[in-house]
Amino acid sequence: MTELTYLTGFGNQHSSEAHPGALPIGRNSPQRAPHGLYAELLSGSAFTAPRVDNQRTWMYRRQPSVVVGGYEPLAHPRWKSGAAQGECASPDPLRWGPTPLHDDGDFVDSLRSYAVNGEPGLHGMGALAYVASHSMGRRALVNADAEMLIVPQQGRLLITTELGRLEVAPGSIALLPRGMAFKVDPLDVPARGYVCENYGAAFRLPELGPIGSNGLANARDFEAPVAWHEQEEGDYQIVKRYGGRLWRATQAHSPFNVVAWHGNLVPCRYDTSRFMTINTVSFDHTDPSIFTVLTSPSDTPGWANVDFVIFPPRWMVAEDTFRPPWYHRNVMSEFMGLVLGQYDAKPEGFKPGGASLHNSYVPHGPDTEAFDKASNADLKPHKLDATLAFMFETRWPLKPTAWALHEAPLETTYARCWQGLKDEFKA
Ligand SMILES: O=C(O)Cc1cc(O)ccc1O
Ligand SMILES: [Fe+2]
Repeated sequence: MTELTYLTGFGNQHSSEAHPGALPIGRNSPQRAPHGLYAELLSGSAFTAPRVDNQRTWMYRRQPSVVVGGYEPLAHPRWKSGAAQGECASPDPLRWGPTPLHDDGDFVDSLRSYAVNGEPGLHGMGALAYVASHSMGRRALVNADAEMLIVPQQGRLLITTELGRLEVAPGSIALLPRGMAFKVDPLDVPARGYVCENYGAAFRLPELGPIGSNGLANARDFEAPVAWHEQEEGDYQIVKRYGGRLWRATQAHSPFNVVAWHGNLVPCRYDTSRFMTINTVSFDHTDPSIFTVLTSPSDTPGWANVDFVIFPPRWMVAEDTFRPPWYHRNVMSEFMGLVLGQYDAKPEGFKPGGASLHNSYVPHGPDTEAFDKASNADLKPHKLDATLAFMFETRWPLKPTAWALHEAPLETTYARCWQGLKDEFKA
């Protein structure tokens, strides 16, 4: 495959054409679009949303998306959406070992939900895993319920979207707008990773407040694709997530038939090694919100529908400080995954490809071994290297799914990792 090219900047008004002159200039909907193309608008926000939140893209395509057959239900045993499809959550902390690398089909077939809240299309999120062993071939996914954030853990992905193609390797993430067709093909087999389905407001960069005008994830490091259209003819299966269920229809052409486009509703990728990590240079441990890459706000200021937070390689320099996370109980719910290496609160127990769920008000923190080590460590500057953990943090409790509780590699003895913490009080 030839090297792909990208357009840079988060939220920019981009434009791209795969064929010279395919993009109308000076108007969006000329009487006849250039080269016999059809103009089609995809809006990600209400027309009247404030400018800062307004997202839409104009596509100039060989056939519009209305040319599709009727939809029929498609069964999917393990992809769940919204609180109604979750199970009763016990107040125990939960942790899963790495998702087994069995052949579970292509990206869509292999999706399995760990935990869900809210309601698809309205608010809330789902945390999922995939193990993609096959390409999707002539099959595309349209998630009308959610924006999808893909976090590869092993294996590079080629993501084909209506606006073009993205190559995404572990350490990078991809963001796919709600309602836009795409397919995810493994470039290394099997490819494993995590997905956040965001049913709420689209992910955006967090405000920087006193940090100033630079830092954390910088807008210029987000990369959008350039226009690309599939040349081969023939049927395509469109798989649609709609109303918390899957549907399937066949059409006689590829949905990846957009020859030119312009707009700010775009898929993108981001390399987390570009994240400018901030933390203390004196003492104590900043709240993990300092590691927020992207946030989906809810209607209550500061209470995220979902935050995407990373724990990347960084220097630990705090003086007279217990450096790993403190023990805590939060109203917010924390779903975590590990892409690479070790996580400082659970250096041995939390494995790459595994996951944990510390739900609303569920106490957690460093395991006994991490506590003992950090309490006695020589506090010289220390680099946490070759590591990447992440968190999907959401304001509503998450409900684990039947798969997560009964089929997935759920650890039955997770809570024992804290049992060695003895009462050391000396009067
Ligand atoms: O629980 C976790 O491991 C994530 C986390 C990290 C941290 O440094 C502070 C709070 C928090 O929830
Ligand atoms: Fe936590």
